[in-house]
Amino acid sequence: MNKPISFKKMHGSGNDFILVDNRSMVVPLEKANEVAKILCRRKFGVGADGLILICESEQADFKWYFYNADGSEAEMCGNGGRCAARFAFETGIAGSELSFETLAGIIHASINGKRVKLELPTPEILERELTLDVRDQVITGSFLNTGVPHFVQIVEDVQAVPVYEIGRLIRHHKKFQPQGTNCNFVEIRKENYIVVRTYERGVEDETHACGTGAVASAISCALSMKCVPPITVETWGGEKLKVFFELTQEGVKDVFLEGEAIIVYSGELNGDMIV
Ligand SMILES: N[C@H](CCC[C@H](N)C(=O)O)C(=O)O
Repeated sequence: MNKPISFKKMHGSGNDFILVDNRSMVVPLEKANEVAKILCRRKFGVGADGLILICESEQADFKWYFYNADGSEAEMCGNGGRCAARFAFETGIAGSELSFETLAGIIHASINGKRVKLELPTPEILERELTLDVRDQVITGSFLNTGVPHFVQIVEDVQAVPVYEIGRLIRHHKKFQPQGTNCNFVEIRKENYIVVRTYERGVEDETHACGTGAVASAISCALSMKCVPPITVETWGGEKLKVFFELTQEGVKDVFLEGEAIIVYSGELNGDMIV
């Protein structure tokens, strides 16, 4: 019998994750993709949108490895990053002002109780007016990278969007291959308040929230001159995120995502589940 593995189940606005202090490599990195699929599977595993492994770092307080529920590794995750920061603080791995290594670069975060303010890498605005043929309709939106790729469409009524059906088609659209994209549908309520629904690559479904998607959506609304930062993002799970950034002639800078990162429970996993 393999020894049990301690983990914490956390969420950021309903985007939920399994976090493991992996500094002793209790989950071998070469097995992590498979372990993520097993642990994130609803009903059969713990169930989550992603797995986060916290490891030693030479350059920052810790290094993280982030895996989507389908086992794919992603460069960045805004909600997961907020959870990882709070996890590291609560387990004594880092102080309330911390940094961690990701495939998207070194990320800084500030902890204030349950709230975490996370600095995101400088976004890339890849296409501001992109038109896609999706089944029997023409969809226009913007395409950005906020650590991971995001397509953003501004709509009149976000409640009415068949997010799974349309999001899946856009995620797999030939325009975005081979890496694919996350897909966000945004309704602008006020110049500093939007509602966002996201179909997430690697979860292959709508999630209750997507941090990098909230940032991409907020920036897209500001680029369309319909919003001004800071922007409150109402997520599908009902919680609110705050997005801070500055639009300049050269692009976007000083990007932060703030919200609660909740520890739901600490658990112990049967080590035999990851053989
Ligand atoms: N599924 C995303 C990564 C997680 C993004 C999301 N959970 C967030 O909070 O930013 C991708 O593969 O691009």
